[in-house]
Amino acid sequence: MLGLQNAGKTCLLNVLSGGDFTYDTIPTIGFNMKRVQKNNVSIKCWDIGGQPRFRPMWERYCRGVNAILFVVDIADIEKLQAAREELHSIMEQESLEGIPLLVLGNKSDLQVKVSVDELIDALDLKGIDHREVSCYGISAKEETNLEAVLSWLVKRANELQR
Ligand SMILES: Nc1nc2c(ncn2[C@@H]2O[C@H](COP(=O)(O)OP(=O)(O)OP(=O)(O)O)[C@@H](O)[C@H]2O)c(=O)[nH]1
Ligand SMILES: [Mg+2]
Repeated sequence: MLGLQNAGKTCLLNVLSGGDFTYDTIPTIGFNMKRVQKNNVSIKCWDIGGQPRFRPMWERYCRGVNAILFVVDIADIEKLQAAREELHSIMEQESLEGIPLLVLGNKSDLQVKVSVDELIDALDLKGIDHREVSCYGISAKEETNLEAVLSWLVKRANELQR
């Protein structure tokens, strides 16, 4: 799970793993790991700090994973450009070639935000090739569309077992 600082990665992972949403999270220092359970599947998720000083670690944490989730704050329109640059730079790493990517536009509960289509354009998702790319709008706070995220994850987890 990657994305700029304040995108909502830690909140999302807390909610996905059965915890409550909290407003007053502190920025992640390094990373944090939690298990997400769905039916009989248990998925190990790493949530990596998004501050600039942690971004050089992203590639190392992503090597060999089943899937990469890239979380974006869709209400923070000024940071979309930076999100796009970081996303493309990580997707260009040869070690991560072919790993499925799920982009999550988080904070859909807020009033001023970009739509999923606008997010796809702003991040130039069509310019990412050699892998499967999906994009959903979600809210960790209101638990909107999280079932779709879980289903997507379970499908990728099962694919590797085959
Ligand atoms: N309105 C709204 N706020 C959210 C949502 N998800 C997270 N937030 C808020 O966004 C802020 C940052 O959330 P975090 O989960 O700490 O962000 P992060 O991506 O883990 O940040 P780093 O650890 O620094 O990389 C917190 O104040 C959350 O309450 C959401 O779905 N809706
Ligand atoms: Mg965090």
